[in-house]
Amino acid sequence: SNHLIDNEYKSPPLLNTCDCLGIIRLVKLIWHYQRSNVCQYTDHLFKMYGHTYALNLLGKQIIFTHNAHNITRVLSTGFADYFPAGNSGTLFSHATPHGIFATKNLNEWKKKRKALQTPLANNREICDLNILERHVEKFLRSVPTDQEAFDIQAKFADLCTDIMASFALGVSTNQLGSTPSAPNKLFVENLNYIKSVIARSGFLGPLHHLIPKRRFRIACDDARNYATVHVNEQLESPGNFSDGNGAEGIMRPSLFLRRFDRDTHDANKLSSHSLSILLAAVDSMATMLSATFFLLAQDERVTAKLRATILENVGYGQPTYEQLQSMEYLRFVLNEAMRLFPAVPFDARVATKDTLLPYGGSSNGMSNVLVRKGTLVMISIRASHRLSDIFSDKPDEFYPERWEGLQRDPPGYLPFLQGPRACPGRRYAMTQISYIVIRILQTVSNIEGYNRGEWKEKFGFGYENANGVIIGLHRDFPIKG
Ligand code: HEM
Repeated sequence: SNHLIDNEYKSPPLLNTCDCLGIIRLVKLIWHYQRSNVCQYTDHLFKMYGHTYALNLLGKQIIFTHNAHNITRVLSTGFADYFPAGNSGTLFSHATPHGIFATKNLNEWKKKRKALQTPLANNREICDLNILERHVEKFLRSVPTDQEAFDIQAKFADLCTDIMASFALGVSTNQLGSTPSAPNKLFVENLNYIKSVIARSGFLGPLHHLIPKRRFRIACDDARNYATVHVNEQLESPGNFSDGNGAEGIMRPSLFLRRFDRDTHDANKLSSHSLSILLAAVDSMATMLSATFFLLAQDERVTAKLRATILENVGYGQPTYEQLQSMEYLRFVLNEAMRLFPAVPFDARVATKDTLLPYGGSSNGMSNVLVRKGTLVMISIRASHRLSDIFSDKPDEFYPERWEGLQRDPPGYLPFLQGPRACPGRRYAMTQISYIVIRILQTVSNIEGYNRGEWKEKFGFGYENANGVIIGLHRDFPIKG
């Protein structure tokens, strides 16, 4: 903050002085987007122009930054000066009218965030490992384990959908079962369609109005109806649930819904909250798992070491909650996967008033930057995760041991974001994912990687590999059950 007060402000390098409308820059960005090359392109611009630069696009100024002080300013210390960018709030209001993503201002967001506090607060209680075990067993039975190549990314999407629907609605969508019912199948198709439209619209900005939204609205209505039916079941029959042996699998009290106060027992509101959790969690968890196995498949040493620590500390049985919190090397591996492939590679905020960023102005990047009201600030989380001054001289390498010398959340490391709007599901996600990785590695002695080449970026609600994550597993220990 001293730096902010002491310094006069200067402009950051403006990339397109001769192309003031930014048409050429926009065409370039679209070109790179279509080639799955946006991250490489924006990283290249950082290398050329420094940690903070500006662009004019269609008359609007956009500031790109990966400077840790600027990021902290936008997300934490200057939080009240910014609001999430774009049209997504409006689109979310069709899918989840009462949910946390359908907010137009800070006060509305604060109320919704508060409503989520209690249901997500007690991590030990909301992580029911016996329910999780049943999903993982289904997963292990549904994938080949004789080295045959398959796309584990698609399977993780199914697994995470089932887990999160159980958590948020009390019913498994049964994507990993042999025949999901027609309503479950339709619900998941609708969710995927809703996510694809919202993600695409985020990139199109104001041009998203050109996309017809009829099918989107129908998908939102259907998804909400499905969620409301299950919320009502939960409200009407507390404690009276089948034990999960029916054709559709698990039907239990939703660990999420049963923690809401009685006076918020309004099925419309609750179904919005449940759907918001499904939208927030499924793709980010699937990205994190996929990135982990993509990297393990290329690194026999890390896989063997991780498996050895798991067998030494947990053996072949179900890990306990305490064990999940204390597996240090596993945490290093997961940190490293999220560092290289964060589920949210960019985050966009709009300045709601004239404000300042501490660094990026003048040619050496050391002066304050004036951020006019309406300016879009794009934080590149992916670029910030690959800075050599924090992550050593080989930041593009997968090397979990680097975390031995790093603090838990080093500056600029923000896979779950930071500040008041950071992910409230972080501990839940880490616990679930740790459990899943342990259970897989207990049964599997070798992971063969069949992907050729790099991770090909595909932006959606997560950060997928457009080529899938093609691996072969070699099982050497039987699955329970
Ligand atoms: C590996 C898994 C996950 C990652 C990497 C992740 C990451 C993130 C990030 C980066 C954000 C901020 C997005 C933004 O504001 O632009 C976010 C928000 C959010 N996440 Fe997660 N998340 C994960 C799992 C979960 C889970 C399991 C839940 C729920 C149980 C959850 C619930 C939420 C909610 C409700 C928000 C919105 C918070 C707000 O706007 O105040 N997330 N997450």
